[in-house]
Amino acid sequence: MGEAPALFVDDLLHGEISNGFALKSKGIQTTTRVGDKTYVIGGTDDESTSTIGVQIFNRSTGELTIPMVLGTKPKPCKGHSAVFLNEDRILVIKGDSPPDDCIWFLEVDTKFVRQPKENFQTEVVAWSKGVRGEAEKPIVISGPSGVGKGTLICKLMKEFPSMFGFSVSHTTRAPRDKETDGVHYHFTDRSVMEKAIRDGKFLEFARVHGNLYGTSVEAVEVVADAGKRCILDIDVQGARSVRASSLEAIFIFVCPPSFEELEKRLRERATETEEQIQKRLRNARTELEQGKSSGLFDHILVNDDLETCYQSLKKLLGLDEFIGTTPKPLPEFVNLPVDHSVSKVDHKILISCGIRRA
Ligand SMILES: Nc1ncnc2c1ncn2[C@@H]1O[C@H](COP(=O)(O)OP(=O)(O)OP(=O)(O)O)[C@@H](O)[C@H]1O
Ligand SMILES: Nc1nc2c(ncn2[C@@H]2O[C@H](COP(=O)(O)O)[C@@H](O)[C@H]2O)c(=O)[nH]1
Repeated sequence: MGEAPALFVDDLLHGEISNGFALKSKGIQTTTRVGDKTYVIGGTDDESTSTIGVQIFNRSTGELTIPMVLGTKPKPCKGHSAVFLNEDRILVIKGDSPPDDCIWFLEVDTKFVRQPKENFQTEVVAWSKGVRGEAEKPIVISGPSGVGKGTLICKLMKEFPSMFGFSVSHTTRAPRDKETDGVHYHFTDRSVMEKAIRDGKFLEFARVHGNLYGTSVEAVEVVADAGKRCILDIDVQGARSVRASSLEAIFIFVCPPSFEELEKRLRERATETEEQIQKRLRNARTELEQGKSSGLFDHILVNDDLETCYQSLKKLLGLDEFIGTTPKPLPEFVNLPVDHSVSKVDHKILISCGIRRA
């Protein structure tokens, strides 16, 4: 792929972008053509001047609309470039930005945005931040029942909805109020699940607190197929099985600040009978011993104050910019890659940057 043509928003009605590829901004806006729509990225929209705006120009109707924008939005920068990728998202590289804030994706036609588009009958896009380092590895989160794994995962998925996907496990336990089949779990009969296990459909499974739980191969594939990073909420036995499997993952163990606090959280959640709570607490002692000492886990987080723990989780996933009161180190700024080409090898997107021109 050669150098992409530069085009500015003023050219929208007049110019044609023949290949739908990258456009370069001199600091304000880029336009990227996707079918009969042109995504105008940069400047501001009606919503905010503190984030990069997105507008959509419909070439057939001549209308310029402001879409519903999901996900954490990037802050404005001195300039950026935009490249249409994978037929469903636009890669945005911010100029003069710290390395952990320079790569973003604007999803324009992924599964994640197609559903709300249909529901709300409006244009929808979603921002997600590119992650450095171990970006593509699934994340296994374990810890005793009631420690807050689900709460932390919910926060992560809410802040980065288009970056992470939850591996929906199968279980033989009964659904709780407000739990939905296919969303929180695939609630399954024991005989059906046992047959699927025998048929090799599960990456891992375990008997936990008297019920059968398991991660199907399909549950992980669904997330990967959506181009997202998979999060698994599984017990320590399951984590051990995944470690032994071919799935390369990051393993995180979440501990409570004290056993008393764990018991308090389980009771206050009020989703289990007293007998179940006692069983979960007994199992928690074993899990805590194993989790802390087995060497199975890459990271151990203590979930005392929820927000502090969440910031630590984001930090170890490379998603933070600024934690608490720690002074921000002086960033090394990334120059805007004015010339770049994009190719896909082994499911990785390679961005080759040319020499920056004055
Ligand atoms: N840091 C925290 N401080 C106080 N309460 C918390 C904290 N984190 C989570 N909780 C609360 O503790 C309860 C248990 O949390 P959660 O359901 O997320 O635990 P879990 O580890 O996913 O449990 P399980 O393994 O049984 O699914 C919830 O009511 C949640 O709101
Ligand atoms: N080994 C697996 N453990 C799992 C899986 N899905 C959930 N879990 C763990 O079960 C307990 C209890 O969950 P709850 O929803 O009944 O409170 C919890 O520790 C989960 O981490 C799985 O697929 N495999």
